[in-house]
Amino acid sequence: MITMSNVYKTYDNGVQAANGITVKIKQGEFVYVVGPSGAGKSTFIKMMYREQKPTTGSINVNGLSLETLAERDVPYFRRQIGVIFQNFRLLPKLTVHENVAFALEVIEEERDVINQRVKDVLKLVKLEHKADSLPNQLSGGEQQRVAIARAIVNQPKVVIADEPTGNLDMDTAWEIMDIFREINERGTTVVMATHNADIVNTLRHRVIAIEGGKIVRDEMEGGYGYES
Ligand SMILES: Nc1ncnc2c1ncn2[C@@H]1O[C@H](COP(=O)(O)OP(=O)(O)OP(=O)(O)O)[C@@H](O)[C@H]1O
Repeated sequence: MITMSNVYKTYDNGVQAANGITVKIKQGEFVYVVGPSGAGKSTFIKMMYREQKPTTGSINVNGLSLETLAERDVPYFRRQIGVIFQNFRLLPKLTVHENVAFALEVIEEERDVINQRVKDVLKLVKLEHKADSLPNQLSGGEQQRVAIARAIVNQPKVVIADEPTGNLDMDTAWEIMDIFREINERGTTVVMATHNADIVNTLRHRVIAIEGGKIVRDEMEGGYGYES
């Protein structure tokens, strides 16, 4: 469960990127975050995984209050959330297997457990055969599948994705959406910022529209609602 209550965010340069946001996202929901460029979608999402802190207001994720969360507990909190970006952000010198295993090595899981979990998750994203490849030997869609595998290998309750199909062609974007659908069907909450009208209009889920740092629309099975 994610709740935001009266959240405001003013960046150091004076830009007000969140302007009184109150919202509740239940465990297991799939939520698209839409809105024009600069509307505050990334800021909204970044505050959920504590990449940005609100100026005022409170945020609670998985029962943890982010206001009172000590800096030393941030890494522990982050491990409960899978984050996926538009530009994949894989470690270029590590293989696919190593990129995914890395998330488990930092929590000092046993080697056998790590190997099994990495294998399982690479199977889910249909990349078992590329386990020994380096990121630059993969297509964009494959790289994003590795990034998703890395994000979910810790079995987080929440997956947050900022424009995950932004660098991909439509066919590849749909393959990626298929994986998100599967993750969500397993009970994981998915929060996804996107400009992709086709996806939002076809694979219907809750839509939260943000403009000027405010939620201007929040509809179950809503559409994209912007020209694209
Ligand atoms: N670190 C930052 N410092 C200062 N201003 C910022 C910062 N990050 C974002 N902003 C500003 O906050 C506003 C909201 O930005 P945000 O990235 O949240 O929008 P967005 O809806 O995700 O946009 P896009 O669709 O283009 O990614 C914009 O005016 C942006 O310039």
